Amino acid sequence: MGTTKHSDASFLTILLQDQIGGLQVLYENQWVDVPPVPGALVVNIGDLLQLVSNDRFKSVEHQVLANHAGPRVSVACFFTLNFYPSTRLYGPIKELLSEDHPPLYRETSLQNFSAHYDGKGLDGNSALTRFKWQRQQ
Ligand SMILES: O=C(O)CCC(=O)C(=O)O
Ligand SMILES: [Fe+2]
Repeated sequence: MGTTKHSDASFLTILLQDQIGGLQVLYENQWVDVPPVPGALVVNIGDLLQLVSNDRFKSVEHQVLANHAGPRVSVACFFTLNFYPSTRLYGPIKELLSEDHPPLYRETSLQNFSAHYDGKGLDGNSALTRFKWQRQQ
């Protein structure tokens, strides 16, 4: 199964790919293959880590090409908490903010973030845009 271009809603995602491959990450505007390495895990930064780190960590855009080399199995483990009912708000970590580093995102509950992410679908646009402060230059 392939996927269109997206970044994950999680804080981190850990992936175990089989030997078929097909995962690509967008790096400097180029799609780069992530070759399967036996026994290796792929760790991807997700949108929520980008939000709480105020862009110090950037979520990685990736896609999976469905080729015809056979059935492909991958195991994805998404590190997030949105399945636990909580009204806790997540925003840029205060210690990372200063006059030179103002908050780039509004606070959001994880439920609200994932509802927006899921509602939007994998349309190629970042779910983070909705939570960005609009600043006047
Ligand atoms: O199948 C993969 O290797 C990645 C799948 C993926 O990007 C996802 O489930 O978010
Ligand atoms: Fe993904």
